[in-house]
Amino acid sequence: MKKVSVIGASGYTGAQLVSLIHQHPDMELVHTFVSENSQDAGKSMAQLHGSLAHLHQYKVQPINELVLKELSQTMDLVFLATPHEASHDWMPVLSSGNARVLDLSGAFRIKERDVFANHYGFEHTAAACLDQAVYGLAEWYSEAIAAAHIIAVPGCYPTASLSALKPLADASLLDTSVRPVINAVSGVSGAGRKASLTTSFYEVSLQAYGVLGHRHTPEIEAYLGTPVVFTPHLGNFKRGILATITVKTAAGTQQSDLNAAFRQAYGNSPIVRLRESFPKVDDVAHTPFVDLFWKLDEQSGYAVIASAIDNVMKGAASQAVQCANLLCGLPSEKGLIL
Ligand SMILES: NC(=O)C1=CN([C@@H]2O[C@H](COP(=O)(O)OP(=O)(O)OC[C@H]3O[C@@H](n4cnc5c(N)ncnc54)[C@H](OP(=O)(O)O)[C@@H]3O)[C@@H](O)[C@H]2O)C=CC1
Ligand SMILES: CC(=O)N[C@@H](CCC(=O)OP(=O)(O)O)C(=O)O
Repeated sequence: MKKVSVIGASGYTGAQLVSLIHQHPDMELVHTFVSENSQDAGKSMAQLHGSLAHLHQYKVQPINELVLKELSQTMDLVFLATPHEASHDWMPVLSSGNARVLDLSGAFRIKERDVFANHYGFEHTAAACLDQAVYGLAEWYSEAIAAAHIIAVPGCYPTASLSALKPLADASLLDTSVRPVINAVSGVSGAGRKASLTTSFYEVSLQAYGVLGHRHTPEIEAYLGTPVVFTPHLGNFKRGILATITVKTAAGTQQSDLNAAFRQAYGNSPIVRLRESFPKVDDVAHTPFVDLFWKLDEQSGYAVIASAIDNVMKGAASQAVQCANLLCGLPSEKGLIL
């Protein structure tokens, strides 16, 4: 049994991790943490989340540098489900021992440090950890993930977008002179558990945000290798992301080429479901799956691809567990699909 701790366990992705690790056959959840001065310190997961009302045994404890050091030496795996800056600050100590660290924040996803000043609002000073970190897009970097000490689990929109676009880029089916256009709608859980006016029930209504400046644009571009136009939207539902992506395909591309590219990329990936019609958000809500469907207009060369995920699962927690499985030499879907 691998010994596991979750930091940031009271949040949406942290609670999802607790639930997944609790039911994982090869993992034992030893500790759960919140911040040092958290109002929730001492509460059980059962008290914090109604859906975990059966999990009285896990009590969230306050984290500090001494505890982090101890975790780095005593745990096999530590998940950081914390804000970007907290992950950034904790990583050097946490990754200094044998424990392998899986960070769900954006703090270690991109190698260029100026992206953090421009898009995240802080200076990145943990250069050695950034160099070491491996991007945890499980279907695409499984070998590097298996050998890594630090995993930067991808963002939710990048997971939906890259899962749809990488098979075409890999097969050289994109006309890269025309930027892929990604329009994606997320449920409100994407914004985290803290109360805010923009995510309150009365205020939320389908709306674009972060237009031409969202921090996921450089993340998508870094791992696709080509620029994109990305527009996120907040939707009035709880869980899930639907990304509808328009691309110009390389001259002469046929529908059968697209079909072959997706089959080639995901033929052996149980987490990715190649659909026969356009997926709905509810098809994937609360599941670890990525659902994909696509259609090409052979006359114009434009194709539309739809990618649906649950933002808290494949967009964060279940993808982190996929990476943890790979680190442990297990099939990436272990404990996630019945
Ligand atoms: N929600 C989503 O769909 C996705 C989120 N992510 C990323 O995952 C991370 C967690 O997101 P999410 O679960 O939504 O966030 P939440 O706001 O729901 O939860 C954040 C958690 O971190 C704790 N926390 C806050 N500050 C610190 C600190 N300094 N040290 C330790 N713990 C701290 C909070 O508890 P307390 O404040 O009480 O200490 C809480 O447990 C973020 O980086 C987010 O960007 C990534 C992909 C998708
Ligand atoms: C609806 C909503 O607000 N979504 C979040 C994305 C959450 C996520 O995946 O991302 P990070 O780990 O990169 O923060 C946002 O747009 O900031």
